[in-house]
Amino acid sequence: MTQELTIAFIGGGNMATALAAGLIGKRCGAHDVHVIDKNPAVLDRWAQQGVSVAQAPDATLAGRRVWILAVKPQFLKEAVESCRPFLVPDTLVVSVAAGIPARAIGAWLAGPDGRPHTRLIRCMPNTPALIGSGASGLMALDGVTQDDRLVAQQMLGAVGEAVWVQDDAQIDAVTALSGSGPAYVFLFIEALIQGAVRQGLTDDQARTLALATLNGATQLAALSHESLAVLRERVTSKGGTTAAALEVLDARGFAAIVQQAMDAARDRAAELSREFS
Ligand SMILES: NC(=O)C1=CN([C@@H]2O[C@H](COP(=O)(O)OP(=O)(O)OC[C@H]3O[C@@H](n4cnc5c(N)ncnc54)[C@H](O)[C@@H]3O)[C@@H](O)[C@H]2O)C=CC1
Ligand SMILES: O=C(O)[C@@H]1CCC=N1
Repeated sequence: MTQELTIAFIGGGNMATALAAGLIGKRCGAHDVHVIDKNPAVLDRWAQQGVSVAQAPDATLAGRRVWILAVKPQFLKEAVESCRPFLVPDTLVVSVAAGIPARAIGAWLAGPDGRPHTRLIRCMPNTPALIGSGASGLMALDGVTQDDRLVAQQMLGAVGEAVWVQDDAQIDAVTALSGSGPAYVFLFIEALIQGAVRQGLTDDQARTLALATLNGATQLAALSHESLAVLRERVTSKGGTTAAALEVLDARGFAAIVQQAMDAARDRAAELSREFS
């Protein structure tokens, strides 16, 4: 465990909960975590885990090595400005907010001399971090040190895969892929279960088989040296059942629909940036 990793979450909702579940006990103790949230009910849940909590920023923030900004994009500016008085030059700020560019956040954290805070990483994690199976994209502003990168890599690596990218546009692409992606997958599983129930399986049977299929196919893809196309072809007998199913998906433009959905997510990230930064 990294002794010196002390963290403050600004916003203690779904994403902070998912990240903390993977971090506490692995990269830090509960006593190393401080959570600021406006909602007392949210704070009660955190306090039960032994972390320190507060409804507003205070001097505790100044002693935290890493701040994780985890409020909704529309509240980010207000939250960041309320924390700014407690920023010290060594603070590594990590934002997980969708859409809001790293430089905008750095500018909101500017000191009295007007210089932006550039020890800042923009990160796009996802909720499977809750069980250590997350996927995160990360990008760094130019003030981020090698040690900061290591700290971020260790934190996000503790909750799943962490991939460094170059710029905000790529973080928006990560948002459309893995940030929002779990929802696409859950929808797909829901559709599989509904389809199986329509054909006569019970809900329990369908759920067990659908989840095992997603899990098995994912594991096979991860462990196999074959391409996804080859693995798909191995399932698809000529003139068989899979070919019949894939013809329908193809005719309805399945791949194009998925890509249009991802474009909508990416475009919404750009809109969030225009609206809230
Ligand atoms: N939920 C997800 O799957 C993912 C979310 N994100 C990003 O994470 C951020 C948080 O999202 P969620 O955790 O889903 O939202 P959430 O609504 O569950 O949590 C946000 C928390 O922030 C608190 N809050 C609002 N204003 C505040 C302020 N000024 N100071 C302190 N706390 C304040 C709210 O009371 C709430 O508990 C968003 O920016 C989102 O784009 C990123 C990746 C995935
Ligand atoms: O839906 C959202 O805006 C957030 C960002 C990625 C996942 N949830």
